[in-house]
Amino acid sequence: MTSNPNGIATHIVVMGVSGTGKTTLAQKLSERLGLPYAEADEFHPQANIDKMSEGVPLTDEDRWPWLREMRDWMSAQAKDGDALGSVVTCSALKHSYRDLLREADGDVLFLHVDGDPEVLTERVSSRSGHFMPPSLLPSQLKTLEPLTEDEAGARIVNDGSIDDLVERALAVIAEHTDNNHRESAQSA
Ligand SMILES: Nc1ncnc2c1ncn2[C@@H]1O[C@H](COP(=O)(O)OP(=O)(O)OP(=O)(O)O)[C@@H](O)[C@H]1O
Ligand SMILES: O=C(O)[C@H](O)[C@@H](O)[C@H](O)[C@H](O)CO
Repeated sequence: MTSNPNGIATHIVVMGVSGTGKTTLAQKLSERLGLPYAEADEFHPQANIDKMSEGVPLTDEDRWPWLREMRDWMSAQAKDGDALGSVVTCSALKHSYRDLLREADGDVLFLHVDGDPEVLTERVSSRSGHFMPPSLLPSQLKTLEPLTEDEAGARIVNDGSIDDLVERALAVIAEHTDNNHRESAQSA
């Protein structure tokens, strides 16, 4: 379902600010689609985690090496003969960050999970065992550059149940796959 007709891997990048539900959604998509999953937080160097834990927003310089690691992980999945792509959670807040992730081998689709800032603050505040303090949410929202028309992807507002979120995400992925099939058939 997630490979293009020409066998190109599709990477689904679940993006957005902290607390939108990226991890919750990506884990379920990975299960439903049978694709390998990576959480971008696991690719941060300790210095980035320490910085965020202290409530200091990351800079572009902090983020570039981390994004390159993510891109390389995605490319590695595309080279694995059995994997048809991957599911990744990554804030990917800026267009330029997404440009870097798009360098991965394969096709990259972004699902921007969004939500009401008040709800996000509440969810991040009531979550336990996570390094990200709610105080960083305003800077994340300020940095966020929503998807533009030239970017393959869609914005999904996480304002219902998690099951509902998953179904809406699967519909976006199916539409993207269908479009790829159509384009491939036309160019054949
Ligand atoms: N639709 C929903 N209804 C209720 N709670 C939700 C919903 N979606 C997510 N949550 C809860 O909100 C919190 C944040 O979700 P999650 O950790 O998936 O976000 P995230 O975007 O991965 O955050 P971060 O980028 O900071 O890691 C979690 O406690 C999760 O269980
Ligand atoms: O780009 C960033 O500032 C970081 O990736 C953050 O987004 C956090 O890592 C994430 O939100 C916590 O899970």
